Amino acid sequence: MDTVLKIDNLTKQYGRITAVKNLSLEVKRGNVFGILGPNGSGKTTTLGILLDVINKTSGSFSWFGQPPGKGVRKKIGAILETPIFYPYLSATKNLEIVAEIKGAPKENIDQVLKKVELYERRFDKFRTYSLGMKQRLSIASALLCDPEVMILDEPTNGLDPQGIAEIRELIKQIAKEGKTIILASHLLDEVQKVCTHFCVLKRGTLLYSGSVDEVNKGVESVEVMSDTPEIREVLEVYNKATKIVEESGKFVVTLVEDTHASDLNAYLFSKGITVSHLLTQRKSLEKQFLELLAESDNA
Ligand SMILES: Nc1ncnc2c1ncn2[C@@H]1O[C@H](COP(=O)(O)OP(=O)(O)OP(=O)(O)O)[C@@H](O)[C@H]1O
Repeated sequence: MDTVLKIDNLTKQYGRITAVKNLSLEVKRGNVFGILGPNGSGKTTTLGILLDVINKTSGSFSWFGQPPGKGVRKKIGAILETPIFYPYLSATKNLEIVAEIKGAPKENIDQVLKKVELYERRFDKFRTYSLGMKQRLSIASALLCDPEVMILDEPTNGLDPQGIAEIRELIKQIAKEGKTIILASHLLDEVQKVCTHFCVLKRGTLLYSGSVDEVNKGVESVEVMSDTPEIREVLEVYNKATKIVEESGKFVVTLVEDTHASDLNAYLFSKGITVSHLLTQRKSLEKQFLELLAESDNA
């Protein structure tokens, strides 16, 4: 798979504040890559550096295997902040102005408006749009040059649930068409629902980078109960269990990867133990994220 973005040891210092610290990452073509982190973790700073609007202190990055520069920038559509559209002009008129500034073909306007589902409202004034529609128009404007990569900073901030769902659907749709998407978010749920890959930043430091599927798969913990007292000894010798914790009569058994509650049940049954309670507790991305953040506090 092609590498679209490679970041090596990127650091940004604002006086005594280190906003980004020795960050190294790789984004492959077709990824929907989430940069996840709490407020102030360095997401916007990182995106700003990648877009050449913020100067790095040290380190390097390359787009499409090339050092940053004008030729590369054309392949990237970005929304770091809501672009300023003229409130008294229509979507079409606003995009005509954007196309003029960016040197994008005006023929693309109808097509991008259809993509973001604003075509029907294209002649209405921008000021009559809902927040979600305004955000969709921003995405349309970033799509005008038909970029290979889209960069979105907190794309659903401030939107209502319907607006959020629409933007997420749109992002997935754009990704399906083969574009690489890099988005910053402080919302786990967003990353889980939209991204294929993600990294976790905290105070500018990379805590994790990997695929969402891998994490979603995760390891399973199973809650198990039985009236047979021997269950404890039988569990202790189960070679697929990595951890056993007893909690008020229940055993919480953490299993090795690719082992499931059904395997545990079959094992116990083969040892003559019938269970009265069996519940899978998959470790959610949220739990893992919170653990990661907590671990880094203790480090
Ligand atoms: N221009 C600046 N001058 C000084 N410090 C800055 C500047 N911009 C950002 N910072 C600091 O750098 C750190 C990272 O900020 P950044 O905005 O990149 O984080 P973020 O993860 O995008 O957070 P948020 O989600 O709140 O925007 C913070 O401590 C912030 O206060």
